[in-house]
Amino acid sequence: MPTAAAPATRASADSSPSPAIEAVDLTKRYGDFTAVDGITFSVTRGEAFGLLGPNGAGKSTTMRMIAAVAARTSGQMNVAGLDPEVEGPRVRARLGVIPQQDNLDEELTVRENIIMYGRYFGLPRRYLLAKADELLDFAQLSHKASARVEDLSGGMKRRLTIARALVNEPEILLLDEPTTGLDPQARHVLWDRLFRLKESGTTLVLTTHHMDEAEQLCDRLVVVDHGTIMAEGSPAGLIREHSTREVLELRFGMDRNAELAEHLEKILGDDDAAGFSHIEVLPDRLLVYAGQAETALERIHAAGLKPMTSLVRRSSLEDVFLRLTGRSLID
Ligand SMILES: Nc1ncnc2c1ncn2[C@@H]1O[C@H](COP(=O)(O)OP(=O)(O)OP(=O)(O)O)[C@@H](O)[C@H]1O
Repeated sequence: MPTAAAPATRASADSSPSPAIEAVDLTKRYGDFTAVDGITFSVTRGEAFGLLGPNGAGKSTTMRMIAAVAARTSGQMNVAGLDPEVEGPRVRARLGVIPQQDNLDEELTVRENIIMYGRYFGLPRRYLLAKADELLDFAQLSHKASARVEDLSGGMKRRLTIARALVNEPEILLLDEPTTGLDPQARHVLWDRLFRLKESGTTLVLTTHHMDEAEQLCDRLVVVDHGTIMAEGSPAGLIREHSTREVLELRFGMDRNAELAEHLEKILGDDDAAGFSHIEVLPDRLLVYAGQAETALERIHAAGLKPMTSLVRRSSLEDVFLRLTGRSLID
C-alpha cells in the first residue's frame, strides 16, 4: 500500500494553546423541538474528537453549527478562535467539511473535482494543479485522476470527498459519519488515511454511530442522546467508568430472558471472583457484565443452567451507551 505522507495543513504551524472548538450551552431549536439541548464541550487542537450517538441525537445539527451553516438558538461557540455566527466565511475557510452524503460533481473527473472545489476558495489554478496531485496521492486515487466520479467505488468517493476538503489546508476537519455505508475493507483504508491526518496535526471532529469507529479514531468523545451529552471521556476511560472489563453474552433460545436474568443475578450476586455488576436484557440475549466473564460462566454452568450459546468479549462503547440510555446505538 502506498505510504503518501499526509498533506500539509495549517495545524502544525499554529502553536496557540486556545481550543480548536469551544461550545458552551449550545442549543438549537426547530420550532418547539429542541435538537441540541445546551451542550458544552471543548476540542483541543490536534486531537480527534467524536460525537457518538444514535440517529437523531443532534450530531449533524451540532456539526452544522460548527461549520457556520446553521445558526444556533442560544449559547456560545468559538471555532478556531472565531464566532461562526459573526465570521462565517473566515470560519469556513479554516475548515474542511465532509458531509454525511458525498456531494461530488459526478460530471467531472476526479482531479477536476478537487480543482473546482479549490476555485471556490479563490485558490490559484497553478497552486491547485500541484495540490490536486498531492491530495490524490494521499487519498490513494492517483490512478483514478482522470476517471469520472460515477466510476468510483463508494470508498473511493469518500476518499475523494476527504481529499477535496483538504484543498484549503484546513486546520480542522469535520467528518459527518465518515464511513457509514462502506464495506469493512474500505472503512479500514479510510481510517488509515484519517489516522495519518491526525498524526500530522489536523484536528478531527467526527460524528458516528459506529462504536468501533469511535474506538479506532477518537482520542476523546462525547456520548450524545436526545440533544444532550450523556458522558465524556476517552473510549477506554468511558468503558472503565461505565462498564465492566468483560461481558458474557448468553442466548437461552426461549422467551424467558427477564425471568432468567433474575435467576442469574441471584447466582452471581454475591460472587466476588466473577466481579459481577449487572445484567442487560435484550430481546434475543442476555448481557452479563462481569470483570471475569469466564468465571461467571462457570458459576452459571455449576448452577445447572445451560445456555444455547455463550460468548465472552471485552466491553465496548456500545455497552457504555446501553448502560447510559438503556438502548442500543443502532436501533
Ligand atoms: N431542519 C430541521 N427541521 C426540523 N427538525 C430537524 C431539522 N434538522 C434536524 N432536525 C431534527 O433534529 C434532530 C437531530 O437531527 P440530527 O440530524 O442532528 O441528528 P443526528 O444525530 O445527526 O442523526 P443522523 O445520524 O440521523 O443525522 C432529529 O430529530 C431531526 O429530525
